[in-house]
Amino acid sequence: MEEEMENKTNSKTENEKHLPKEEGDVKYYSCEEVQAHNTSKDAWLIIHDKVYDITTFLEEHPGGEEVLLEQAGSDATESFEDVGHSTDARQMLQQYYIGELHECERKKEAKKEVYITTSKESSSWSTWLIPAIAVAVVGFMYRYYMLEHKSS
Ligand code: HEM
Repeated sequence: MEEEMENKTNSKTENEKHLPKEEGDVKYYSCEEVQAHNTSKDAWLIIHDKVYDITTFLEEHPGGEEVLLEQAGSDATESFEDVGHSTDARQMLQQYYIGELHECERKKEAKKEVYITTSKESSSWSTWLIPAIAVAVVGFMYRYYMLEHKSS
């Protein structure tokens, strides 16, 4: 009995290591925190910026345990939507809900996309703009030289 109590206390301490930051009633997790839960004994998923602990659901999943384990610890939104899950499946999600993906993590993703687009655009501009300016400058210098040469 005493040992059992001790085990419970230990497991509580173990859980406390991963205690989320709380804001009101909602718990927020970072991508790193979610990534740590990627095994068959401890599996979390992100779907539409919400975090789910699906450990107890793995064996029950009608689509099989494997597909869920492949996504464990990561954002499974795309695969979840690709399958075209039923309304029942979407309602089932609620049972496994444990919190939200931290606000700053969502912005980080959005910013990354914008940055990639802009940097691609700017690099394509510089590939033709700089040589064009160089050609124009050389052209002007040549004409100036020729005019000077003629008049003398
Ligand atoms: C916690 C999240 C999930 C829940 C609650 C869930 C639930 C379900 C349910 C209830 C079904 C039966 C069909 C239906 O009602 O739509 C199903 C089927 C299926 N699920 Fe999920 N699912 C989840 C996540 C995923 C993910 C992330 C994937 C893909 C990586 C996936 C792949 C599949 C596949 C392949 C089937 C079989 C579809 C078929 O046989 O037509 N599921 N799921």
